[in-house]
Amino acid sequence: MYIALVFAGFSGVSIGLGVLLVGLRFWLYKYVKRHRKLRLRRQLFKRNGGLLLQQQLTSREDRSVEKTVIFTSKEIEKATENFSSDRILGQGGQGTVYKGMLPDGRIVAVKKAKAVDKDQVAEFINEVVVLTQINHRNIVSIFGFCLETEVPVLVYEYIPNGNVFELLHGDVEGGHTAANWELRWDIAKDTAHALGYLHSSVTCPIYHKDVKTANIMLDHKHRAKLADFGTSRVISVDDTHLTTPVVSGTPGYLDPEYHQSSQYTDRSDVYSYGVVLAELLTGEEPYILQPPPQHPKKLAINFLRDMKEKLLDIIDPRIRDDCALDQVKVMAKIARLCLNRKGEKRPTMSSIIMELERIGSSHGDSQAHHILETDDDEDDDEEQAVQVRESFNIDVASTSATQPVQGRESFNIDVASTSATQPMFPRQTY
Ligand SMILES: Nc1ncnc2c1ncn2[C@@H]1O[C@H](COP(=O)(O)OP(=O)(O)OP(=O)(O)O)[C@@H](O)[C@H]1O
Repeated sequence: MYIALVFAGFSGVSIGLGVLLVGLRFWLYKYVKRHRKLRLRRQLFKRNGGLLLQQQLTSREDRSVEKTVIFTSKEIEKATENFSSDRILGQGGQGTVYKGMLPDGRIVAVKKAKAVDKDQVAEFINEVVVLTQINHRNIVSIFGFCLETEVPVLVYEYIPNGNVFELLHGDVEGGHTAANWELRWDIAKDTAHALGYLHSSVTCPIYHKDVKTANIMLDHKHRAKLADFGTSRVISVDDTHLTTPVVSGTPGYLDPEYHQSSQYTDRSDVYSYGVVLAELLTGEEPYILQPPPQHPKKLAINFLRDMKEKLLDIIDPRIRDDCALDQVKVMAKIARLCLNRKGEKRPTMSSIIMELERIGSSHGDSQAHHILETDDDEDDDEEQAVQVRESFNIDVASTSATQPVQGRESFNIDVASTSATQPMFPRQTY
């Protein structure tokens, strides 16, 4: 009896110990697994530039930063159903954009980088830093980001009506009727407001550096919102330009003066804006490659050549019979001024806004500074003729390099060797 009791006690203790050991092992396994996961997430966060980004954001005093959410990978996966292919909105140079839904019901656009490439990470981080400083109705908002995933992920407000490039040149359902004159005029005004704000209303001016219709999105009310700030730059107030040894931008929209001097100014954005206006007026694509030996077709050049003599002929046939001619003329003239060969002769965004607003309202402000009245036609005619000739030369130079100028490619060099301003993220920091 005594022996049986001792044996039972002994086995009870052994079982208890066994259970304890199994429990301990299970707990240890869970602990190590969680620890490894955490370490991996921390490594990814670091590799994706998270520490730098945190440093940049916390050093800023403005309260907008507080609204920027750092999402966990779980939240992002849930929002996009594990980056389901059904949710793809589109693909760009930087990565794939998915439609997602946050736990609070907000619909978002989730941009996932293509690969873990230092330059792309730099572009992503740059976009976060720039966009968190901005709050404007005509600029796409950023809600947050996630850097603990394999590749960096950015979360933006969802813009439901596509971009202006698709509207003008794509096979959009009802695109012909949707792209009416009123909408084009509003797009021109909204984009001007966005650029005017970037150039002069924020603490330090920001040059967008990739103004094009593909980067102008349309919200639920068809109001335009400027997007894609991967290559944009914050300029210190005392600087007038940004020197980039390698020219970056999109063919057809690229300022020829910047192409030659490598100095990017606010007027380089103005030039690209001029191309957008020409595109809105003519419905033509800004840059079309032709079979050799022909030069690529550049809208800016053709527009400058034709707008004075035969404006009505070059207007997009889809709007020709249904547009406000006074507005068309104003837009065409502004476009022409923006496309001036010399940056210093191009108008500022604020003067363009004034002009567009003046024409847009029924009671024009007679005191406003009218850029159109100061337009010296004769001087310009000669200049534009030179511009057309020279642009062809530039064309040859840029296309002989076989590839049109690639913004993304040159980004790293751009960042590393920007001399006029401190780069936001010097390359060696990655
Ligand atoms: N906030 C958004 N809401 C809805 N759709 C979006 C949003 N941002 C981007 N998209 C869509 O996702 C697609 C890819 O956009 P993205 O900005 O990555 O590339 P892109 O501007 O077309 O090209 P690139 O970055 O090379 O200039 C585009 O078709 C765009 O219309």
